[in-house]
Amino acid sequence: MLIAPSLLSCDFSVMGEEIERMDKSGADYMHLDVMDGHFVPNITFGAPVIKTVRKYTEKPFDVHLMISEPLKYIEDFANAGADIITFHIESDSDVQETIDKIKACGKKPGLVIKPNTKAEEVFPYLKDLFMVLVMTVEPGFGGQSFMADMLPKVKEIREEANKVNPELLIEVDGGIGEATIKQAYDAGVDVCVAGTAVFKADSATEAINNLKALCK
Ligand SMILES: O=C(CO)[C@@H](O)[C@H](O)COP(=O)(O)O
Repeated sequence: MLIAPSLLSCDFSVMGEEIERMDKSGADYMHLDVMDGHFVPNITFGAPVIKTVRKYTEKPFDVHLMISEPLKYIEDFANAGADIITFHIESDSDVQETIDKIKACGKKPGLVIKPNTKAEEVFPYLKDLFMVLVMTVEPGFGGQSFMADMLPKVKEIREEANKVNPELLIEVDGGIGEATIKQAYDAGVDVCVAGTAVFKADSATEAINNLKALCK
């Protein structure tokens, strides 16, 4: 299981140091939540901030765009240093065009589905994707409860991906902690985003190790 700490729960006044801390604590990816106050009811940061903190780690930047028109901003996020760019199927941009744009920028595309979106919606795009992110909370805020009823979607996507793109990674985001990660692992999840569970722990290293140890 790969662990991607969600910077949404970090101390933004020292975001670079927080990224360094996660790097040293054994994080696999840095998960950066971009929110526009329109697609979701919260605002975080954009490409200029990501560019500023890129130098604090060599680990992949997993940039989750919770914005209405992702296609318009793909180049900005690519130039800022994103490695994986995930965007919502529910956004206003054309899905195939956005995937193609991410690839044309030399980055790895991921498609995200909100809790009310069915797994089968991503099937037509699976062969072109690096990752599918299944939200296990309504996007917008950290610290919410894990929606275990999203896990059947992980199984459906895994089964379909095995036919067309067995390398596809499935990520879940929201409410991941010691009480929930094993369920995600058993459902076939490859990457878990964790905000509260890692950033609010006394030791991020211990928190990440404990989460990984539960996945067997
Ligand atoms: O994208 C989101 C929320 O929209 C997540 O990345 C949360 O930030 C995860 O936080 P926890 O549920 O782990 O506290």
